[in-house]
Amino acid sequence: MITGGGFSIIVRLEMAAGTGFSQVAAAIADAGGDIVALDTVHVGRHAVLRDITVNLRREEDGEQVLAALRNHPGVRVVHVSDRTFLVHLGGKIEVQAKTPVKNRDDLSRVYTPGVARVCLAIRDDPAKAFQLTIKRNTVAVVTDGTAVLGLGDIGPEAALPVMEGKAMLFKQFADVDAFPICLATRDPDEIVRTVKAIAPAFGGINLEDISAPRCFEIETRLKAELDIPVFHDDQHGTAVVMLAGLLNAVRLVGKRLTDLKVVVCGIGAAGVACTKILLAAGVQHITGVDRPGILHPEAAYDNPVWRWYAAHTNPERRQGGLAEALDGADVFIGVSGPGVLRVEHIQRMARDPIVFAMANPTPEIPPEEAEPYVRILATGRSDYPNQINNVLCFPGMFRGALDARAREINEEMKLAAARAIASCVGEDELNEQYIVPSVFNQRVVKAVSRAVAEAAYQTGVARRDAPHVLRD
Ligand SMILES: NC(=O)C1=CN([C@@H]2O[C@H](COP(=O)(O)OP(=O)(O)OC[C@H]3O[C@@H](n4cnc5c(N)ncnc54)[C@H](O)[C@@H]3O)[C@@H](O)[C@H]2O)C=CC1
Ligand SMILES: CC(=O)C(=O)O
Ligand SMILES: [Mg+2]
Repeated sequence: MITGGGFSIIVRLEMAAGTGFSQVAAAIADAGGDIVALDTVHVGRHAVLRDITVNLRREEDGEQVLAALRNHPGVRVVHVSDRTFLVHLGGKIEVQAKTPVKNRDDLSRVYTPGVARVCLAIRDDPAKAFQLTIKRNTVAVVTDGTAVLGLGDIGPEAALPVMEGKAMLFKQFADVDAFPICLATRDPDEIVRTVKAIAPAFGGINLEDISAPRCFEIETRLKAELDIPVFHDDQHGTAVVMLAGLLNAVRLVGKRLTDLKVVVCGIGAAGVACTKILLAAGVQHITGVDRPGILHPEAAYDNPVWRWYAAHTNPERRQGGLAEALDGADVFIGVSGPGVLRVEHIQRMARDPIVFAMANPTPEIPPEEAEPYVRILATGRSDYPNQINNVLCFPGMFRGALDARAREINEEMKLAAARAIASCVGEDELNEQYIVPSVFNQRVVKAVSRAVAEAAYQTGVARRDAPHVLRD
């Protein structure tokens, strides 16, 4: 069951003359609906046609509301639409021209014959593609549909709404033109070959929702073979935002990163990257848990990344499951799936538990259940406080990398982004319900892109001469 996420329906009702609206509204409220808008579509002598927009907490409340309306005397349900599906009709993005083509003169400039001179200029100096084409501001959002949110392997077509959503966010928050690419292959060789083949049109590659461990190999190979940034968002975007949240959370609870005991649950794309950035930030005590239990150096894993993981974590050589891992832990980082964490687990943690239950769309524990037992709670969702979601990172990360024309996104750029996100929460604003800035905080993209570009210049991966992006 997926709860929240803006369940909202528009119900078209035909109400016989004399049917009281307040009784209808009461029936909707009793069934769990919340009326947020009302339109009168047509008034006739015998009936009134109305569109009623109803917000719902859970998907199944919709059925209750409709049943109540269908049983209501004098009411006929004419039509029902789901607002979330309505917003997806025909897709969520489109391509727009920057200049209109109004006459033959325009035509001969934007297209043949004028365009040919531009083509030849790029042939003579391929770097000109950054000046004369969409390349400098365009990112490919590439998936194979194998690890879509926490929904798993749902295939490339089903992944497209998420990729379109990422493209919308790139544009709205950072004015980056992103294009969704859903590949009908899960073979790492073929994915690498395909992404390399389409790379000329793009200034960066954002890999998305590709399952572990293939995602590690695919990203490593593409980074080595392409001269534009390749960034697996589920790994590094998530890790950057998680670290930003943790930097602020430890300020609140008065603990130091170096003393923390952290448990990471779900050692896939996000879990491995969260662990690596925590190690880079100075956290020394990390224990990883996946389906087989605590990852342990003496166990034999087929997954090479788990072998690496077990060798570099679990300093106390703990064995067992999540409960044993969480004994005395300060922090739980969940990037696994729904329902993995229970209250009894949290009760085993040290004082002031910090719980980041980041699985989407359903977190590792329902926030209402966890809240009484934790000091700080964060989820990946938009409908609870403390949204630790990679959307706080990827727009600004690519804005900064594209502005600096960085050839890659390196560790320094990621750490700089995490610190920049954390810094958007002021000392006077910081509290248990506000450890990361809102996605809509306009300072975030600016702070992140600037920090990322600065780090790109400092580490020598920027290719643009004038560091004008660093000036306000
Ligand atoms: N809030 C955010 O910004 C982000 C959240 N996520 C969420 O994190 C989760 C994992 O995403 P990825 O790392 O991309 O997927 P992935 O498929 O690479 O890794 C998931 C890992 O979790 C493990 N796992 C699943 N159920 C488990 C259970 N019951 N107990 C222990 N381990 C379990 C799997 O075995 C796998 O190793 C998803 O729910 C995703 O939506 C991922 C990226 C960003
Ligand atoms: C947020 C995101 O990228 C995910 O859940 O996969
Ligand atoms: Mg993702």
